[in-house]
Amino acid sequence: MSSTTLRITEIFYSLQGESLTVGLPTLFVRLTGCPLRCQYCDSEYAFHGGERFSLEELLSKIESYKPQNICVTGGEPLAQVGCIELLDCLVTRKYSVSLETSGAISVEKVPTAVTKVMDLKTPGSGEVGRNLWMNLARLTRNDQVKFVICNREDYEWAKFKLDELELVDKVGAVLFSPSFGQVEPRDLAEWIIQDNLPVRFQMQLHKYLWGDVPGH
Ligand SMILES: C[S@@+](CC[C@H](N)C(=O)[O-])C[C@H]1O[C@@H](n2cnc3c(N)ncnc32)[C@H](O)[C@@H]1O
Ligand SMILES: Nc1nc2[nH]cc(C(=O)O)c2c(=O)[nH]1
Ligand code: SF4
Ligand SMILES: [Mg+2]
Repeated sequence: MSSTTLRITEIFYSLQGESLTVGLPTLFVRLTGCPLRCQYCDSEYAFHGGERFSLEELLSKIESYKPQNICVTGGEPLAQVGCIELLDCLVTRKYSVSLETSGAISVEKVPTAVTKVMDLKTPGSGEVGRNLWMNLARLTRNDQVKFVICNREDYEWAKFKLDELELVDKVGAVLFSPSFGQVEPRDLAEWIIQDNLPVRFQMQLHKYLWGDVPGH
């Protein structure tokens, strides 16, 4: 028996709306709390509240959905120390697991079988100072880096970082995603085409299916 507990905002089954596994039925486990305040955050409802689960309770709740794919997100999931134990247990149980993280907290203890989707915070997010650059050394081709682009300046910054950090050689995919409602998706698509950037343009699929609402 573990004494670990986790504060959870929501558990829901949906289609993966982001990352390389977009479109796959996925169980989302949203951990409560985040030390960042990105100006565009679509999950502010996860900053506070939530329900406390023991690790055992949480695992049995997860199991009841019989998922193949699990996405651990938040809030900032790594802000809760119990997140690592949860990830270890999910990997042991042979689920296909991804972790959405801001990259502001060390990913050192995240099991390598977990696909880390690390969002490098752009200047437009308001949280660029929180990027923990040493985290990049922990990423492999099983992981992905995302830039949420708020404006043309963010695009130029992301393009510079792509080259400076040699991201294309280091991770399985580099995603450029428009900040929802802040940059015209078509503009971002055309900038990428004009520059022939080796990145994957990505829109948040779930928002086109269901709108910007919790639980999807
Ligand atoms: C809600 S965050 C939770 C995980 C972690 N805190 C993070 O920021 O990566 C999950 C993903 O949604 C993205 N996101 C949040 N609000 C967004 C928005 N308005 N438009 C596009 N992506 C957004 C984040 O940038 C992040 O990549
Ligand atoms: N459908 C759906 N896909 C997602 N992929 C990452 C999400 C997140 O909030 O981290 C998310 C989400 O909130 N909904
Ligand atoms: S790090 Fe993630 S959860 Fe936290 S404010 Fe930024 S987008 Fe929202
Ligand atoms: Mg979301």
